[in-house]
Order: sequence, then C-alpha cells, then structure tokens
Amino acid sequence: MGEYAIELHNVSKSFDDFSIRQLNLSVPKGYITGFIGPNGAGKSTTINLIMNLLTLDEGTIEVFGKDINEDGKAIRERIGFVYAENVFYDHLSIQLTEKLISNFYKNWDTEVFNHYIERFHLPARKKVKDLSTGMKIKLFLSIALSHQADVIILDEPTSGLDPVVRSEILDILYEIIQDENKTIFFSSHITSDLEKIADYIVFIHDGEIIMNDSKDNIMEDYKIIKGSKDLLDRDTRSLLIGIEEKATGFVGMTRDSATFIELFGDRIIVEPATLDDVMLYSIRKGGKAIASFT
Ligand SMILES: Nc1ncnc2c1ncn2[C@@H]1O[C@H](COP(=O)(O)OP(=O)(O)OP(=O)(O)O)[C@@H](O)[C@H]1O
Repeated sequence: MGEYAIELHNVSKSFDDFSIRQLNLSVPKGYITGFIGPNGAGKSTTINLIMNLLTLDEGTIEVFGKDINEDGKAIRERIGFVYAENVFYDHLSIQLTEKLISNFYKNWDTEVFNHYIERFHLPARKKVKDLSTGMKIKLFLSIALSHQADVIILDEPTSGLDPVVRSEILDILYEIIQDENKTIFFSSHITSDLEKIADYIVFIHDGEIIMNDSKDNIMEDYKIIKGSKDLLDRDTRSLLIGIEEKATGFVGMTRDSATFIELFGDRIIVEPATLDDVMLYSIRKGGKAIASFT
C-alpha cells in the first residue's frame, strides 16, 4: 500500500470559462488535509472529479492506488462523502434514509449509525428536507462514518454553520483522525477551521495548485512584515508577496523574515501570518508572482 489515499496526476477539466490544468495532488494517508482557495478557485470541481461526479478531460485519479474509472464501486465503499447540498432523498425520514443507504454498502453498520444519530441528537423520524443545515451535515457525516470508509471527503462542511455546530463537527473530525488508518480531505474557505485541525494545506487558485505543504511549515515560513516605505527597494520588494502600500507605510508577506530582521531590526514589525493572510496576500494583484510558491 502506498502512502497516499488520493492521487491526482496531470488532471485537466475545462468548462466554458474555467479550467483546471495539469493538476497534480497527493493526499497523505492518516492525516487531515485542508483544501483552501477563494470562491470559484476549483475546489468543488476537484472534489467532484475525485468523486467521479464529473468526467476528466485528461489525467488520472487514484484512490488507495486504484484508478477511479476502473474500480469505481470498490472505491465508493472506501470513501465517505460529506456535501452540504443534499444528495439523498429529501422526502425520506432519517430512519428511512438509513434503510435505503445501508443497501448500497457492503460494510454498513447500523449500530455505528445509531450511535452517531444519538450523539448528534438527530431526530430520526424527521424528513431530511426539514433538517437544519447543521443537522444535514451531521446526518451526512453519520452516513460517511457508518460504512467504514477509510477516507472522508468533505466539501465545505462548515460553511453556513454557527460556531457551536462548527466546533462540534471539527471535534468529530479530530476524533476520527485519531484512528491512523483514516484520512480526511476537507475543503473550506473558513481558514480558521483548517488552522485548528489540518495537518496539511493545499491551496488552489484559478484552477492551479499554488501551495501544498504541512500547516506547520506554512505557519513557520510565512510572516507579515510592516514598516515605513523608505525600506522598500528592489531587493526588499523581491522578498515580499502582495505588498500593500499606504500613506503610513507598507505591509507585505514574506518567507524570509530573517533577512528583514537582520537588515532592519526593530524598524520593522514582524507578525505571524494566518492562513487567511497567506491566501489573501498570495492572490493580491500586484503582489509578487504566485509561481514563486511552487
Ligand atoms: N458544471 C459546470 N459547468 C460550467 N462551469 C462550471 C461547472 N461547475 C463549476 N463551474 C465553474 O468552475 C469554476 C470553479 O467552480 P468550483 O465550484 O469548483 O469553485 P470552488 O473553489 O468550489 O468555489 P466555492 O468556494 O465558491 O464553492 C466556477 O467559475 C464555476 O462557475
């Protein structure tokens, strides 16, 4: 068995006004990988390609070393998919949904399902269409966890949820990953959620992956620098990403804070960068070329 749960090789997909080009991505087994990017960056498209809900134009996708086009059924057993839009039958109750879905999976475990329904306080007799967004996500997560999936893929599971429910969902994801055979691939633009629980971060922008590293490396590498504009010259500018110049001074992100500290000491302020900063500065127009990340 390889070390990756999901592998994309030179994957391309084009729509009229958007395309993913030659995308390569490996999701390590046993960890939480967060998939971030602004609206329209291609997160859902990538996830739908992995789920075989969209057809590839080019490239290959493997889940646990098996091509999704050759071994679709066996692969579906091993993936738990959590998606905010309901993919089940709206008019069925939770109870009946369980009865229906359990037929689709060889390893379905009703006891596990009931355990999560209780734990999440889900009303078993209520129709899916009458559940709140948070309840729906919890139901889909319960389903994903009841067929012994090895990889859980979640497309924006926390958007639209209040902080209490979000935190509950994050706790359960964290719990799942304590079993080192499980893998979680989790798209979100709520970067603070990923900051809390992700081990690895993949950042997609305009259909291209511009960053793929461990969260710790990213948080350690990138810093925000603030200073007066007279410190900006060709050399310092070349070390800054997404410089913003104001009347009062400049703010930019760098991977080389040591050089700034060495050159300017306490004439500059160095602050840690959040994942939000990393995303915003990287895609800010007029910043240093994004390609420098790869
Ligand atoms: N079936 C489709 N046909 C045509 N265009 C599509 C289709 N699906 C997605 N797109 C386009 O592809 C682009 C990427 O969309 P995608 O949903 O993958 O982005 P995203 O990163 O998930 O964004 P968000 O965070 O807003 O959900 C968008 O411009 C979208 O309009």
